[in-house]
Amino acid sequence: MVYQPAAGARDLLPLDVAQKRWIEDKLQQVFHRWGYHRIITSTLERMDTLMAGEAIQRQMVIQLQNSEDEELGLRPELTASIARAVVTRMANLRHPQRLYYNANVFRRIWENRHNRQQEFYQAGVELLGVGGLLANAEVLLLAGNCLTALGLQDWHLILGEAGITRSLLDAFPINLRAKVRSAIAHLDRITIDTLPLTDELRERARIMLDLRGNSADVLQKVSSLNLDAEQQEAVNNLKSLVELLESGGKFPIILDLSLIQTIDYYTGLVFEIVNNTDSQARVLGRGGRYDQLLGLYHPQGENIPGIGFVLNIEDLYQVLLSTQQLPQETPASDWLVVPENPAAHSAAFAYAQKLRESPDLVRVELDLGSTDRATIKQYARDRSIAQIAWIKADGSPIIEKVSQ
Ligand SMILES: N[C@@H](Cc1c[nH]c[nH+]1)C(=O)O
Repeated sequence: MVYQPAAGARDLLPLDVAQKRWIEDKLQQVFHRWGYHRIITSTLERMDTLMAGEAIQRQMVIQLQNSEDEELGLRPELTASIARAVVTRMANLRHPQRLYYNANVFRRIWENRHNRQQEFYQAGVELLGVGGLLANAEVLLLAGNCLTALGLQDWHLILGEAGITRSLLDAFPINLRAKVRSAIAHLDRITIDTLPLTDELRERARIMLDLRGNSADVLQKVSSLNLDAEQQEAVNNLKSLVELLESGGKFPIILDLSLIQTIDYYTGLVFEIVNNTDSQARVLGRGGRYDQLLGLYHPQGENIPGIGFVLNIEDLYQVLLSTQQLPQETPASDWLVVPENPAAHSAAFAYAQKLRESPDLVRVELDLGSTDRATIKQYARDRSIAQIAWIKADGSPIIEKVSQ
């Protein structure tokens, strides 16, 4: 019998890990530079935490049952867990809280009716306790900074506003709203043409489908929809945000007021970070503002605003593969320490340890009993190890450079 990983699960071998770490280290440096602190929440959550507010579909979650008959699930994302942790465990801390994470998530993917369980890696941030223009701008500029730090240039941001989109949908009869929402989310014009809508509503749905493009055009089109005062204010806020982002230099934005996310806790800004170098656009990350999510976990129901995003490590990896930046090999050891005979074993361990204690990272491995010098040298060449230290029983070394 050959043991395989579970369907949809994947092992990461040392080179995969080195490449993943390269991406994560770059992102972590950016998060630190913006004053964000890492939070680690549990992989396992109670289903009622994950499902609070029904923002997450139950079929997305891989569920487990524990002995107390508590329904548990593997987190499909981290924002809900962080919201829970912050209101229950960090209630006395001052706002804003700037948090980041780098973690695995599990999502049940339904493909061709087979259910494939999948594990993904995400790195993301949540900025909690402040709303408004500056907080929104910080999170978007931080996302942009992450991409620049990874050396990615060919990306853009698709920016929507869940509050406006939702209130524009309110004009549709309740029994058709979900269908209109899903048709707009999937840019499905045929459904819009065939649903039993009045001419006026059908026209409205068509305009909503077209609320995508450069910001000036979209803002102009949305004004033709007879906005109420609240919607108008949201549009004005969006306009100020776009102006602020664009005033600092190139910040590629497409406004899309038909942008609807599958996760439904968003109350304001929503966005996707899309890469355009692949033949087909690839979503590298997504996020948005969720000003009612923390209230669901708060003992007194107090609302605390929040905004954040995640970047999908696998998607970043796919895009970075073509840029030649990722490490192509696991790092070679700097030294091979070889005891010349059994009496030198202890001295060889001691010498290797001294080398390891150098203030710079020095990688040192010990030869574990090869029989002849030629094999040892060949091993060092094969592994790109630069130096061999031959250790005698009295501890004295002979250093040999290995020609590669
Ligand atoms: N947790 C969301 C992304 C997000 C982070 N913060 C806000 N939104 C996701 O996995 O899609």
